[in-house]
Amino acid sequence: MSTPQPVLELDRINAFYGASHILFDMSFQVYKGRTLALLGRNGAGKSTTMKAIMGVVPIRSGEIRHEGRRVNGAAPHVMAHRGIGLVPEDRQIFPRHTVDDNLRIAAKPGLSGRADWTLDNIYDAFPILAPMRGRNAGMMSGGEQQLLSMARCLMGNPDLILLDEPSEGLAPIIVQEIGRLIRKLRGTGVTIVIAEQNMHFCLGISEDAVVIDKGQIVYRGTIEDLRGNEEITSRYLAI
Ligand SMILES: Nc1ncnc2c1ncn2[C@@H]1O[C@H](COP(=O)(O)OP(=O)(O)OP(=O)(O)O)[C@@H](O)[C@H]1O
Repeated sequence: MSTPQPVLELDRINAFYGASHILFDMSFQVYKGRTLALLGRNGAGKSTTMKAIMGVVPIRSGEIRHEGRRVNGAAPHVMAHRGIGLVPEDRQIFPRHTVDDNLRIAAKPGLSGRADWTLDNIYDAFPILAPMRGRNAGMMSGGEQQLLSMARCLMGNPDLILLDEPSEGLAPIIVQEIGRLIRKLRGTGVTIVIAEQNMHFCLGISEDAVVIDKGQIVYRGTIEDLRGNEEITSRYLAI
């Protein structure tokens, strides 16, 4: 078997909000075509890690490499042009624009000119959104907005997708739908990082797992091994 290629490497990164030290020497790798679950309780530093990767939060030391190139300090739009798509925790849809417009605004070919995602196949993949095309996004439920935020990310044809707490606070039926979509995406060969508090949501949709606590890594390995590691799950994941 060939050695998997790291698409993304975090190498001893440290990040701060003002004087508050939030991420401590964090290192992990994300491999091409695989899905990694970034797990941890409320406030553990998951969103900060996602924002650091995307260039929204600066890192003070350490290195982030994408496809082998150092990308420290690259602005979010540069990271987007490198084929990375973030679905932020707060979704950031445009509430006064229609679903259609929210999607059209985000349309761009991927890195290699790949344009697999179009409005038509987005609506095929997201059947819940299809009847809402003309609706203002601000008039949708939280779950529908989460789906729209994921769909909008895909319109940029990313190769690496960062999903920040996609299941948080949503009805079970939408959580199931999001799980189904992630499984479908995995089949297309994209690389995915999912920040989640809920390990159970990530079982069956990710291979790799990193657990963080107070901005430090406390576990790195497969999610199956994590599942059987009661010490880590009970101590850091409230399971
Ligand atoms: N803008 C900010 N300014 C100062 N501190 C912040 C800011 N955003 C987050 N923090 C702090 O950084 C730490 C990590 O927060 P982060 O949002 O990354 O955690 P998380 O694991 O994503 O948790 P959650 O599930 O609550 O989003 C927390 O202690 C939080 O209070």
